[in-house]
Amino acid sequence: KEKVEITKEQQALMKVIADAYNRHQIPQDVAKKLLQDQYSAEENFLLLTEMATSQVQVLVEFTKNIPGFLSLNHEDQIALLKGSAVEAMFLRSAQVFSKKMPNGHNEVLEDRIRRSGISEEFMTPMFNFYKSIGVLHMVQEEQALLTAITILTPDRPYVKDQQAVERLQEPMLDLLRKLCVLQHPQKPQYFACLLGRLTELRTLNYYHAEMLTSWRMNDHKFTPLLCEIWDVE
Ligand SMILES: O=C(NC1CCCCC1)[C@H]([C@@H]1CCCCO1)n1c(-c2ccc(Cl)cc2)nc2cc(F)c(Cl)cc21
Repeated sequence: KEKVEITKEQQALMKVIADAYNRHQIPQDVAKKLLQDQYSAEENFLLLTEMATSQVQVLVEFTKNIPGFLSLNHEDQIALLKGSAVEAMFLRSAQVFSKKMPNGHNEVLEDRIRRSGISEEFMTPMFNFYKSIGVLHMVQEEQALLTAITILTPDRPYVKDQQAVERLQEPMLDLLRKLCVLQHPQKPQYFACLLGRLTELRTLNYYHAEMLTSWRMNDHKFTPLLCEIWDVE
């Protein structure tokens, strides 16, 4: 039985990533707001665009704390952020969705989201992903590392120096693998399962622009930042 242990520098890396991730806690109040009131499709869309805009901003702050990120080629930094922002947003939404709430609240939240204005055809892939994240019961450190690994995906469009990105992603993958073995000793496939979720996340990438433009309302307005990050308008 291989003895897995976290090295000193891996402990330091974990602390940096976990602290940065905790600082980047997106306002949990999106769930609270949705539980408080039923909103119109227009109000829900506005809530989404506001939340997503602020999430991009905090994601940039989180990314700047990833060791080595700021030493990457500047165009590649932008390409990585642009390439991962939507996935990070769905990953964050899944984590918020999976939070255990007082009984009945999770069902109400799901119902509010189902009736928020999203077209029917996107419900299944989106909620399948949310539920597949939920059943993993990820700890904060795993969520933080998975977000960093998503950002440091070498084969994003327009990334020039892919090797440099791989060199940053590898230590994160190695650390996550060890963490999974230590946190979930009874689930040897847990690490592979986590990485499988990243593949599922990419499929949501393809849907997201249409999810937004098909929101049940007229005249979809986006913030300039979202126009940059999402393939809309
Ligand atoms: O605001 C959202 N997510 C933010 C984004 C930044 C990070 C924090 C969470 C949206 C909501 C959906 C209802 C209408 C208002 O927007 N949302 C989405 C979602 C995101 C993209 C698309 Cl295109 C469709 C739905 N899934 C969610 C799951 C959840 F549990 C909760 Cl609380 C909200 C969620």
